[in-house]
Amino acid sequence: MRKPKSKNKFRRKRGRFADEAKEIELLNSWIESGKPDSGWNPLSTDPLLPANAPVGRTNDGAFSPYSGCKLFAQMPLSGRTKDGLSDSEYTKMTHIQRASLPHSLCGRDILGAAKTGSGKTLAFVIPVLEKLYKERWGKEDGVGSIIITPTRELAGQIFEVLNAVGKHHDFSSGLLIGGRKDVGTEKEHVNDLNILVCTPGRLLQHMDETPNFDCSQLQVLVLDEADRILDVGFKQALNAIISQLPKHRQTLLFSATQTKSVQDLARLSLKDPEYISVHEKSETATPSRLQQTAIVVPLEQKLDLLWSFIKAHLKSNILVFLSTCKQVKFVFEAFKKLHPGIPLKCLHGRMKQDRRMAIYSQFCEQRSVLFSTDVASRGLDFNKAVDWVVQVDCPEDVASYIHRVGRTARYNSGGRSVLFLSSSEEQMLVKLQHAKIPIEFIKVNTKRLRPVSSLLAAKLVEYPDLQYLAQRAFATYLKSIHKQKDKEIFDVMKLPIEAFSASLGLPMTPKIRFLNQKNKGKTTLIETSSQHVNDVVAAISEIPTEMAAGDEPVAEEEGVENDLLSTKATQMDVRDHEDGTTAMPGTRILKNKKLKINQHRPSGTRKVFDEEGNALLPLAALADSKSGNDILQLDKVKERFRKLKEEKEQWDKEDKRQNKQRLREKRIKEKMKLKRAKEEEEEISGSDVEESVGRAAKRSKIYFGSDSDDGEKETKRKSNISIDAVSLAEQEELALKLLSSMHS
Ligand SMILES: Nc1ncnc2c1ncn2[C@@H]1O[C@H](COP(=O)(O)OP(=O)(O)OP(=O)(O)O)[C@@H](O)[C@H]1O
Repeated sequence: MRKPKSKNKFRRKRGRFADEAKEIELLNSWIESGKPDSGWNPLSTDPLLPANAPVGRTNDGAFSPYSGCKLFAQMPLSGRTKDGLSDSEYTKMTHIQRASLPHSLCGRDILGAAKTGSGKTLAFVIPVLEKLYKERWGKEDGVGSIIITPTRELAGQIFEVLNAVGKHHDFSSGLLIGGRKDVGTEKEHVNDLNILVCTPGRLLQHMDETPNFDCSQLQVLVLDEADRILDVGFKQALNAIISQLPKHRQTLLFSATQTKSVQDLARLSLKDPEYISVHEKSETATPSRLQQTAIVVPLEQKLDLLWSFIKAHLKSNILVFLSTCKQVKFVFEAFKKLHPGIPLKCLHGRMKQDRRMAIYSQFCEQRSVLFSTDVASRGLDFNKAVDWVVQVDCPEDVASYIHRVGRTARYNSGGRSVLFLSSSEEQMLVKLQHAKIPIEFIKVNTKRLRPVSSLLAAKLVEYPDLQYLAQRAFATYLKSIHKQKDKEIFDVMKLPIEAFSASLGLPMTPKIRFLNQKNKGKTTLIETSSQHVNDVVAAISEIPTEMAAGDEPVAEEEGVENDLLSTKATQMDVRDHEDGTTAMPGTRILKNKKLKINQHRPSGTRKVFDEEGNALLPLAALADSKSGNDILQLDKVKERFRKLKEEKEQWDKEDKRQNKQRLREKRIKEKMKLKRAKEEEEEISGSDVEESVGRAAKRSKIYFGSDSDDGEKETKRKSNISIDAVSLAEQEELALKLLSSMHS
């Protein structure tokens, strides 16, 4: 936004300052005099006004500066902002811009809600620029506004809009997002920035780590996709951020699915916010030019349908949503190997930031299929390039659906979307229809469906890495379903696990490990095999395994193929189950993995029968087999336990003794080592030329001309010898010589 320096800058600036002051005064009085009543919406007067009614005239003949105001040029905006808007070819305001600007320009807090693609970005960028301009903000004033968004790509997009519209202003702006390596440089400059566009994590990082990072003068705080930012995922970070911001500020909240939670608003300390929902009375919650369809398709046919869909729409730009990064990776890599005839791309949160940004830009430019997680579901404006939004995996809730489909049909353009629902997810359709989403239910033409599983299976054999990806995709999908809050729609127990696994091309249903919080708060590792559907279901739904076994008879799974060890375990479990006990698989042996012992595995599952065919209780059976009679020899058992205890105590003592000894030896060794090192050091320093020369000089002074270059001790020793060696007579003679030389 900062202009290049020029020679005449100072003169021009002085002139401009004078003009600016006048302009600001004018703008302030315009805004003050036209301050709309709280709750007033200029759109409400439109139907009552004749088409040629002059701007400012209300239906009752009174005057309101915003009535009938449809162009940016008619608004109390600075010349610089107006220039920026017209340079970017923004002339006519959208509904949310018309409704919110009269309130936001006079400093009110805003809760803005409008459909996706309806221009909410400008609705907050403009008041930010105007507020700082009217405050005559400069570099030395530091951070004047912070715009927070949930994703890095969205932050980048907002940053671009801000720079385009604000290009005639002199503010400095910065994009602070995670995944960038230049955090050090950022720290050096962050205090010089006036407007920060950031993700919560990076902002907090600066607040925590950057010396003198100062937001105490903050004028405007913006939360884009406010409901998401206020969601649990960002709760801690946002609370920490808010606690460091001054309370006296303007706060603007925007989203297509706005929060009205009093608690959320209290966290932000909003002051009598204006709730502006321009499409509240609209018949639909989604853009009117969006054609929405839903298809009910078995989970195991979703990839077939997706493949068929892509093959049938090779000339379209398609955005495909899947639940997890691993699914995105797998479908992208697998389909790429099948060469669909259209470029494929993928976007997910585990990718490097540069790559993410590059993919985002490429998708805007080039016809392709982009597989993505929800990282692309909010706010992104793919340059109106998306023809189709395909939701292979069901969105977690209605809001998520609205944001995903909102990537198409933006501003004035049209778009289409299709939602794949498995039969267990059909309830989502009802919820969508309740939320005023006009969605048409269509059926799959099975004749045109191109099965892809066998092709995938072949590729998985060819590429072992792909097989690994498929397994991860399988596991993460099940986990994602398990984690969903809406259990009415997302029920992992209803999933056709084996068929789903096969649909990814996997030769065998992968084993899944989930941590199962079992009784008494202890964590037990359960190795599960999805061939054994009950096991999987029990483990991931964190319900006691006994219940799962009870709900669906394990015997039903007998015909399912399994790997050798797991199959054996399963069969044994079935046998146990048949005898009426609730024994369940506790431990399975995995190849190349440590054997984990499940402490909760019931013992005594082996049955022993007496001669008459009656099953014996486990201990009785033990007594029976060991002693040949049916009386438990308690005394002997106790005696045995006592002996074992004594032995154990002995072992413990011995262990302790050995440990002490080991430690002592270790300490001695270390001492010796230190001593040796010290000695070596002394030897080394003794051989250092400069030092020894200095020392030798000193010594020669003390010890009468010792010329030894050796170490100090050695020198001392030699010098003492030389003293002893010189006789008294010789010393007297030497002294006399010295005296006579002094007198001569
Ligand atoms: N006044 C306007 N005139 C012309 N185009 C506009 C105007 N305002 C916004 N747009 C364009 O409309 C598109 C959607 O705008 P924007 O991204 O701000 O929508 P949004 O409401 O924030 O969407 P989302 O809810 O998905 O975040 C963008 O391409 C933008 O350039």
